[in-house]
Amino acid sequence: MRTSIATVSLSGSLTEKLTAAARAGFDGVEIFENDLLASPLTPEEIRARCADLGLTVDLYQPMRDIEAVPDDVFARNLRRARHKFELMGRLGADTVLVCSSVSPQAVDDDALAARQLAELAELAQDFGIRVAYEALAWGRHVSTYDHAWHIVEQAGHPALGTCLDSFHILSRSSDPKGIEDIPGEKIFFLQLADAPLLGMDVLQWSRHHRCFPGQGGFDVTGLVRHVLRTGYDGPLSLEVFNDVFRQSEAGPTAVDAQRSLLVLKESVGLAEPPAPVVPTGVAFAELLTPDAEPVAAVLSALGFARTARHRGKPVDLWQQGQARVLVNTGGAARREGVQLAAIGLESPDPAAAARRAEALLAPVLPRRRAPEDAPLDAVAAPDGTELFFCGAPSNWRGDFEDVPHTPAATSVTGVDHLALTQPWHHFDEATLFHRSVLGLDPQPSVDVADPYGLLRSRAVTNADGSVRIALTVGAAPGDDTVHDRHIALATDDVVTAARRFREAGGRLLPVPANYYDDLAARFDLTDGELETYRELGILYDRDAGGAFRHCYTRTVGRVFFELVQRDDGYRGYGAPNAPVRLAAQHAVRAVTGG
Ligand SMILES: O=C(O)c1ccc(O)c(O)c1
Ligand SMILES: [Mg+2]
Repeated sequence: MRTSIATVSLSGSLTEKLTAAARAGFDGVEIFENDLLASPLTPEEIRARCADLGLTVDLYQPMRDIEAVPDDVFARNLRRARHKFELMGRLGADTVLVCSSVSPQAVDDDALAARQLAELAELAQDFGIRVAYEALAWGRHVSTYDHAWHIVEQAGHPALGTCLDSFHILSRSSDPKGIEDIPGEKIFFLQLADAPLLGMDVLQWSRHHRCFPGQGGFDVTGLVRHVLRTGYDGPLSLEVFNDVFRQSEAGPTAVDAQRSLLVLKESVGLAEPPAPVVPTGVAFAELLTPDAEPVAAVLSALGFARTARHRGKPVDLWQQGQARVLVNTGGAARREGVQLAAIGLESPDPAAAARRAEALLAPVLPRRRAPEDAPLDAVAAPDGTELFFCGAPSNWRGDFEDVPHTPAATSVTGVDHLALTQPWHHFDEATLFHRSVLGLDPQPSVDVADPYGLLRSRAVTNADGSVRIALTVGAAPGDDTVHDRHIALATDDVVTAARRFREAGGRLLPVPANYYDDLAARFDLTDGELETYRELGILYDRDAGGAFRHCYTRTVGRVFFELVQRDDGYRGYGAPNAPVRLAAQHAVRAVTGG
């Protein structure tokens, strides 16, 4: 099935939008009138540009406030329409979208609406144009898809059909099953958008918060299934009004959009990319740093031992229990200091995992980073983090030569989770990527107050919790508070682990006394427990499944570590404690300037 995208979904000039859409593999575009009005190109030049890029102009839109008006007003509307039909001829567009009227002049009279739309369609037909009538969720008298369809049916004109838009249908909680009552050939166009489930004015919701299918809370897949049962064979077209996408680079947004359609097609049986291969564990986390020393100091205080060195590169393997951290001082280390730049995921079938990632448009990285390396399948996540799919440890461990070491302490058993902060405009994209490409399940999104902003955080996990990735983003482009990433290490005894760390010269993040007063009020902790937590800066949370105890190291560069003692049944990540942790990190930064 052909794919299309509305120019309003992408940022930039019309030329930039068209280029991005074509590069991301779309077959066509919906041209938004504003994009055309603001373009220095003539309609003929836009048509030629689209043709050069291999794009068809699938829709011109929107035409507003046409129907159900007094005759004199309608005469003027027809005059306006004639101009637009002439323009569409020059542009090479053969379908126009007419949104249901929001005009105070419109009357609640379906027969009049039908008669005038038929008249409009008659004029359109002379130009070889079809009219697709769409119910805006906030239309004055027509706000549901079935109402719009009944008017189209009543009009009975061959050049008049309906346009279905998943946002308008699902935001009004209309039952999409009724779509199957519309003959497929009368559905002239299908626009797809998802949105988070928000309780707000529907116009504002639509104009600011739409997102690509799979990124919000609507069952877009279910709706598309109903549409396909009608025999509809027009394009699947994305029409997404979104404040973030309007500000982000068009190229990556278009790829994100195309990925969402690929996943949607897969879910309705229109595409069969290689099946997801869910990772079964974290093989390693890789830190890039210009200088190994500060990282080595923290790792050894945490009880890690430097167990091996890469045979060909300045990369050390630090290990404790099943937790492995690679410390890379090679040329790739960027100026920002220590960074969590790559992760290794244990995979039952690394090649198949990489094939799925590639089919879902993740950039595939060279299998060998150096000629002497064992080949490893790797792709880049949207934020640039390198993801290595590791099979048996022998696949990558052989690149490392053991070095003599005293055995590690045993406080840490493995990795509890990795917290990968995202660039501010990547949140929806990151969730969709980790869900669709890696096959991880997104958990509910939580808002976390930071002293200088508000963060959104959403974990993606595999079924047994052996892979947990927390994706976090600041609320605004300028919010620089959350670029630090962290590695959360699992321990069976956070008190002992924290003590050992401190005794070995490690510095824990100090937590204010007020926090512990509140903890005493909220939880019935045993004697001495609270004092121990207070002394070490251990934070505490509890849910129906059990308790969560955790503390943090000071930050080195852009990375810090968390020690986590998680009861088996506890599902979360200590989100209620995050504001205190963030404030404490700001306080340290204010003193150290780091
Ligand atoms: O927000 C709007 O006005 C608008 C315009 C055209 C559409 O197709 C739509 O779904 C919404
Ligand atoms: Mg629409």
